Amino acid sequence: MNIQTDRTSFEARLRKIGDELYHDKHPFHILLHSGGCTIDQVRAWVVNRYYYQSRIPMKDAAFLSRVEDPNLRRIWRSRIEDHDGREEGTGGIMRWLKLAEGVGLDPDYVASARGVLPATRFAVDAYVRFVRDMPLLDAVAASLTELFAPAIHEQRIAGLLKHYDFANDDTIAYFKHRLSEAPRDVAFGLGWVLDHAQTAKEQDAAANALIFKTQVLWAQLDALYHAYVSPRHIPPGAWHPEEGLL
Ligand SMILES: O=C(O)c1cc(C(=O)O)c2c(n1)C(=O)C(=O)c1cc(C(=O)O)[nH]c1-2
Repeated sequence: MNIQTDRTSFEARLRKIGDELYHDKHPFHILLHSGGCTIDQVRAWVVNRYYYQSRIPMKDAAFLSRVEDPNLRRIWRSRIEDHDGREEGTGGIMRWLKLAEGVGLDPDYVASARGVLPATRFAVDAYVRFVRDMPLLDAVAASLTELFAPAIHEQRIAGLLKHYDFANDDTIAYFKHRLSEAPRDVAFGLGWVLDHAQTAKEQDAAANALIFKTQVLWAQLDALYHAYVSPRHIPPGAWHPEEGLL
């Protein structure tokens, strides 16, 4: 097999992982995007998903702290700026808190991360640790779930606007921004992984990292479904519908 064919088939292998395992197929997302969630279920999603958002720049900072190549650091650091903004009051985390406010949650409560489900915390923390501890190739490969994110963000924007009163330009701004941020990040990340996974062993490691990441995402939605949709077992200490409201 020549190198180009191998590169093409390796990319196809990564894309197939997304086709089969990405969380767009999770029943919670199907409920959310089709208008089937109650406002409390949307609030539970916003509270928990905030934890993921809040840890993304921390995992990118952990990644950067290990990179010796200034070019790679320069390119990667825009990810932190996307979430934290370049000045106060800007960036993805702030936009997520606008969504929180729009669904009737106190942004300070959401930002406190009190009430996050135990499984969400475990899954997200595992992602941060993975990126901190594993080889750089695995860490970059894990971010490639973003290959599949623009499609889910499109579905979400359309679904929220169609079905929920809280949805408007302000509350969905987070997802609108990701439509341009994620493709830029992932074009670089995919090229980097294709360039650096040269051996079969490295390709396996990258594919496994991507599978691990799909599991990080899936586990969060399983926990959400279990606690707030069915059988509605809210773990002790996790958010209750009357908590943290404006
Ligand atoms: O809404 C989603 O389904 C979704 C998924 C993902 C993903 O695939 O990891 C990310 C995001 N959103 C996102 O907004 C985001 O900033 C992000 C960063 C990363 C990453 O791994 O570096 N994934 C994701």
